[in-house]
Amino acid sequence: MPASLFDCPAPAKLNLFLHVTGRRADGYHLLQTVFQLVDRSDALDFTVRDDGIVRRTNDIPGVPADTDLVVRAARLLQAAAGKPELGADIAVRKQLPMGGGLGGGSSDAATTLMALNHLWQTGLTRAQLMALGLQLGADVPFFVFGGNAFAQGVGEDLLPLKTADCWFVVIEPGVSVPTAIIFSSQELTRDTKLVKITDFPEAHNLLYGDFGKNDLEVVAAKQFPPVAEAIKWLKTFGNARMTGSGACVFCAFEHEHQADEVLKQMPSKWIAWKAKAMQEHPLAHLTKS
Ligand SMILES: C[C@](O)(CO)[C@H](O)COP(=O)(O)OP(=O)(O)OC[C@H]1O[C@@H](n2ccc(N)nc2=O)[C@H](O)[C@@H]1O
Ligand SMILES: Nc1ncnc2c1ncn2[C@@H]1O[C@H](COP(=O)(O)OP(=O)(O)OP(=O)(O)O)[C@@H](O)[C@H]1O
Repeated sequence: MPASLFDCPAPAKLNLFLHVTGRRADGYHLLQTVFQLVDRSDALDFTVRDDGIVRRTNDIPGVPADTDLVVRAARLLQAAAGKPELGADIAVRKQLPMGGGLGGGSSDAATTLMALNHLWQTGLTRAQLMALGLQLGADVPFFVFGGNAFAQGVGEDLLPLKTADCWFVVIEPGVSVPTAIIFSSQELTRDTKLVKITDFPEAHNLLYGDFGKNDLEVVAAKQFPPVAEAIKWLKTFGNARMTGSGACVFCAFEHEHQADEVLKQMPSKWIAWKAKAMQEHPLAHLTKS
């Protein structure tokens, strides 16, 4: 059995649009969204143990190890495989902000499921890992899915989608937005008209045209003024939007030099960076379909 995997990426996602189309009896919201992978990531190291202990080896301020989605993902896989003797030491190097709408915690969990399924040789299929992931969060199945997607349901019903190659500028407005607060807002509209995947055949239009919107944006922008300010600033350069439930906002550009130009003008109060669109999750090859 291979003993370790180092520097496993857990990439960020952007929601190119995000429509809230209804609400389930359990309070979860029905969505339609396009998930786009980008090449900015957390990084995780895994070393197998044979004593059943799952341990996070580093401190993450604000996230106790036992509640970390990474540790919970490993324990879920251990139980699903019926192999209590399998364990792991896991190091998590965060680069993605928490409560940023970039899916950082969800991506860490998905990377853990894929890496440990490989290292432990537990042999779960992609569909089985996605089902486990859904127990951890609505965004986890997408990261296990392995490529860009049109998502429906609460985000678990996924269709592959080829998106356009481009560069994104992403602004971190400096606030952490709790997803549950945005979804529970009285001001959230929950009746956006359903779209079909054939309504946006030109991936290009999703980036530079005016197709779709993020229904969570007005709510987050109102409750978190720095989000509104970042959107307003970035809109002067193109079709800027918020991702997920915020706080991060992004804008797409065809060429890297355009992204560099925007970053040069960025007010110093914000952390901002560029990232390239990716078509495939870098660990997709670890899992059998
Ligand atoms: C906003 C998105 O990031 C879009 O990709 C996701 O829908 C959120 O996914 P996530 O962060 O994995 O969220 P979860 O940890 O599953 O849910 C956090 C909380 O958000 C609310 N929630 C989340 C997803 C959803 N479809 N409807 C909801 O109402 C629920 O109150 C839930 O308790
Ligand atoms: N490994 C982890 N990394 C980050 N956050 C984690 C992790 N494990 C648990 N969490 C918890 O999850 C919360 C949300 O973090 P995350 O980075 O996933 O937010 P997000 O980018 O807004 O997610 P989404 O786009 O899915 O709404 C954090 O505030 C933290 O309490």
